[in-house]
Amino acid sequence: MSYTYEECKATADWLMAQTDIRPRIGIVCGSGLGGLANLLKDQVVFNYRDIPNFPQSTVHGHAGRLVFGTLKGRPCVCMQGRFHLYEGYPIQKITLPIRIFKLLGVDTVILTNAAGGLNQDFKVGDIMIMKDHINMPGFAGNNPLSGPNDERFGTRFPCMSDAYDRELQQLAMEVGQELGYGDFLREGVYCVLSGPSFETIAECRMLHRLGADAVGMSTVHEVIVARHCGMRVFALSLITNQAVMDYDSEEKANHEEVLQTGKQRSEQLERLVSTLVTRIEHNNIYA
Ligand SMILES: O=P(O)(O)O[C@@H]1C[C@H](O)[C@@H](CO)O1
Ligand code: HPA
Repeated sequence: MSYTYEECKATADWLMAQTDIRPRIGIVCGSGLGGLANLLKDQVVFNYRDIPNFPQSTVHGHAGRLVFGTLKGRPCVCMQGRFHLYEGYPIQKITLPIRIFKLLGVDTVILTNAAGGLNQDFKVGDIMIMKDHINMPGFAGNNPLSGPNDERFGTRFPCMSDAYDRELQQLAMEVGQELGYGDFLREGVYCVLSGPSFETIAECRMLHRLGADAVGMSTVHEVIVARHCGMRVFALSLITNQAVMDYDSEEKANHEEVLQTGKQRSEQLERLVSTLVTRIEHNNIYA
């Protein structure tokens, strides 16, 4: 089921009628990383269940609140909880909030996620700046832009070779170094799978050989829709667990470890994002 421009606009208009905050930056929080929303000042909060057309969060670690506010003086909107394919939603419903961001006036989207590390140099707790992605569900025909294209959002065939804004990646790297995060700040390629089962050993080995540094179950669909409608994108993966690549390993991926690592690194991740937001303003990067 796809959502029309008019349906997205009705939701955006409904939100704008309830708050005077006009966000330029939209933030999507990954599993266990919703604390970012608590940094916003002068909050106006909506439970997803109260927003017309909005899906509901069903996953532990995704609170289900849309938070408007200011981050270091910049008007922002933050999804404290995102939607995933494995929750059973059509892919267009998962990405609906991104189009609502656009209609609210957002021009830069910052996304975070929890991911398993495939790159053998990565450690649990590393923060990876996403420089590219591999869209596995897309290979099988599950792309959020499938179906009729509405030119009011964007072109039928959007380019994805520049999906992740290079200036913002560079800026985040500089900010991370200044904050003393150099030891755990990385960059790499994120591969999305549909989940909810974690990967087998053979799958992890294959993904690594294909060029993925981290594997997860989100973000890419949102990035595609954000780029389609012309917003700048910056994304971070927190490496919450090492993907199991070895048949002798006793390790087993599990959601509790994912949330636990999120808690341990949340402070640094939040500081990195909030400082980046300030620098976006200082560098006047907006188009
Ligand atoms: O929303 P994200 O991508 O951070 O969530 C990841 C993927 C699964 O939803 C969950 C697995 O623990 O965390
Ligand atoms: O190992 C993982 N695989 C897929 N998704 C994930 N999200 C957190 N960790 C993982």
